[in-house]
Amino acid sequence: MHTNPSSLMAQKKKKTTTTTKTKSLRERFSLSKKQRVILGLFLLFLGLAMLLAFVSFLLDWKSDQSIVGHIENRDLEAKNWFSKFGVEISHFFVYQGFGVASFYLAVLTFLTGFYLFLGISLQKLKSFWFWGTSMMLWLSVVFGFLGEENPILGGVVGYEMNDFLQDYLGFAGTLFLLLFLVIVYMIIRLNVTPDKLGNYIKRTKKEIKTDLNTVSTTTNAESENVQTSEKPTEEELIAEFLNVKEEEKPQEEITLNAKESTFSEEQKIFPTSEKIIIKNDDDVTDVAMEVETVKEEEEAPETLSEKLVKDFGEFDPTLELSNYRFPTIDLLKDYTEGGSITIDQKELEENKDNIVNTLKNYKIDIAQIKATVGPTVTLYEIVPAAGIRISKIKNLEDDIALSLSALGIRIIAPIPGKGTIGIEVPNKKANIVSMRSVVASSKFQKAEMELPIAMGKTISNETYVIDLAKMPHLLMAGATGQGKSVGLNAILTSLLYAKHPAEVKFVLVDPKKVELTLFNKIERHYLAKLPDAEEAIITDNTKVINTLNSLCIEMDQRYDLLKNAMVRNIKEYNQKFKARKLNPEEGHRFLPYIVLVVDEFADLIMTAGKEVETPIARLAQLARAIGIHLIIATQRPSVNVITGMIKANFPARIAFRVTSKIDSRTILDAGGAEQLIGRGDMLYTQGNNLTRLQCAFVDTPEVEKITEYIGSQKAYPDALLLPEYVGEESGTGVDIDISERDKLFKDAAEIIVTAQQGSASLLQRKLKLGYNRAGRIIDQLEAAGIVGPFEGSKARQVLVPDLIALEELLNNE
Ligand SMILES: Nc1ncnc2c1ncn2[C@@H]1O[C@H](COP(=O)(O)OP(=O)(O)OP(=O)(O)O)[C@@H](O)[C@H]1O
Repeated sequence: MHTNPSSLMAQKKKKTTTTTKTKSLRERFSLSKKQRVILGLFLLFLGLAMLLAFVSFLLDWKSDQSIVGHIENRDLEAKNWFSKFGVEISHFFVYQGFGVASFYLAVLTFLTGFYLFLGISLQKLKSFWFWGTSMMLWLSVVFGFLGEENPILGGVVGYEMNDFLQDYLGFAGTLFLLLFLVIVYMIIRLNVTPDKLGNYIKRTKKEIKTDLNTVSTTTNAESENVQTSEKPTEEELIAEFLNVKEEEKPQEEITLNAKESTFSEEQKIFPTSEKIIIKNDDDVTDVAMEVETVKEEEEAPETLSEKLVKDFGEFDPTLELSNYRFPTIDLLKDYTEGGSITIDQKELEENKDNIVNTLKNYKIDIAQIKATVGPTVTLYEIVPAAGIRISKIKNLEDDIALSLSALGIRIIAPIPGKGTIGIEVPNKKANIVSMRSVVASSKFQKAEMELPIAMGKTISNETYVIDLAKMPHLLMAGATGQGKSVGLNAILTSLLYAKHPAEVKFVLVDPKKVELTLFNKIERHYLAKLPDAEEAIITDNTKVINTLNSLCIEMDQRYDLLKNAMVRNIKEYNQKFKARKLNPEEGHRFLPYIVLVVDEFADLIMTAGKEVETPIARLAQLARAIGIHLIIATQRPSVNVITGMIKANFPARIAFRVTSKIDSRTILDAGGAEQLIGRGDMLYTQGNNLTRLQCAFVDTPEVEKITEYIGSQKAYPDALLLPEYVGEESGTGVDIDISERDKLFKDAAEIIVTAQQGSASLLQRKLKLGYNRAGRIIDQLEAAGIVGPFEGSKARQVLVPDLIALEELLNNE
């Protein structure tokens, strides 16, 4: 059955308002325990006095009749045991009231006093009073009917009512009515029904029969038989007795009738501890059902996290270094003398004329031309006359460059979303975009980004801010001397200006050893390292593998934390942690972003080979959600360095000037980077559009100043320690388990056997392995009996003559 929830609610509401009303009334008229006892005692004695006074009145009512109405006359003496009071009250109730039936009234008063005195629930009294007064009325009418000549039996009420009934119903009618009422009473109060009566008669018949049978049996068996016949009867009698007892027993339970359901005061206070028994009066079988009301669970007024936040405020990750001061803007140098970009009007005119004339030579008319002056490049937007094919202009790129006698001309045909053709011409005098100008720009200052980076300025001189957290990894390439290192410094500087040491950590890999050394000063503020590493900045390529694998462990741990916190990314996780919804005792901690910067990635691939590719690929694929971001820079953007796997996971790419169109394609999937002019001129893509930017310039002294400023402040006791990674060099000597063999073991064995030369460097070259791993494989080969023992400077002896023998050997293992 469906119930409308709103109506249910309304009912509930109504119910609660009425209960509160009655409750308040009850509270107002409720008695204290002492008052109850005193009142109870009073009623007890009153009831008893009434009872005795009534008895006495029945005996002497005639002689006391003269006293009635003369209560003020103290000389008159009453025979009643309770004197004038007894006479008056008896006269009122017995004579003028209900006759002999008034005894009920005395009993009810006595009972009420008794209940009050003992503190028993008054609930049951209601039905006593109801049935008692009904019975009293009926009895007085019966007595009025039977003893018309004796007025004391029925009282005035009984006499008058009998008179009234007889006038209208006659003698028989009154008799029938009185009989009917007595039957109704028996059905309701005593549960006497026709089938019960039938059963009783049957049972009695049976009993009589058995009695008769018993009499007719032999005298020898008499005593036994009597016992056996008596036994069931006895049981039946007990059952009957119990049955009757149950009916008569004043019920302590609350009877729930269909019409009303009321609770006593005590029950109101503890409604849930009470068992309510529903008793259906009409039911023959008299089955009682217990309904146990369940206490509604209390809602906690506030959650623990809310309480913690209320008491301690939100978790503040920056608290440990609460006095940390961000580097100031004046640490950066202002390169723009004169303030803004100087526009050389003459140069602009010249370039315009050159473009128009060159195109004219190829019979291309221009309808309109517009120039936008950027820091290093000026963009000339042309609208060609109708009917000119765009590809024609695109093919004239070199010719236009020649006539403008300038390097780095890039033609964008058409400019996406603009419907014009763009010709980018480098300015004769390039303006430096200072880091200061981009960091001070409101775009950067007001950027609501997780990891904002002020990359530089666009061709229309607007500051270009990107969010590393959204990229999520960045690939950077460019020929030597074109501005890569400056670009990396610009990225790191931006983050230093935007993020507190608690919020971001760097893992720096710098094989050139000189580019990022300055950041050593902020090791205990911003850097992360392996627990056993002496220096945070990794300059040894062989150690990179451990760091990368350690980052993979960190990544897996972070994913577990995110899973346990039921959030999808680091931002939500940290928000939840700050709101104190995650318990630090369960391993939860504030997670800073980790930015891994690898300078000279090509060098790393060359020396460490495939071993770094796997963790890099894992991190690139998975680390975005847990706040580990990769920035990889390389000089040589060849396909074996920037593999398909890496490209697929690095949608954000920056290309500085490269030497060939092929390199440009490798990085950007498009040409254009070969036409850049260098010195921080770059192309940026995050998927589709290419944006030409002038990278912000930050010089080494500036970085030094910033790192010194930060480094001189109070720091954490140590750099952020990454999880420990047990590297492969922990392998031991000759006794190596087969299951612990390197994945490339079989490939290595084949190479060694084919070449018949047992050297680790051969494996390094052929399998692109690091020295350690190759050495370990050689150890494993020795353990397998494929190569001989170490022989100093000489290569090891190969013990297996050919591939077939190798196959056999490996199969027999
Ligand atoms: N954004 C820029 N604005 C102005 N000049 C720049 C900018 N970037 C680089 N330069 C100039 O180019 C020079 C070389 O830059 P950088 O050292 O960054 O090159 P690189 O690509 O890192 O070279 P390498 O790969 O050999 O280290 C700088 O010393 C500086 O003079």
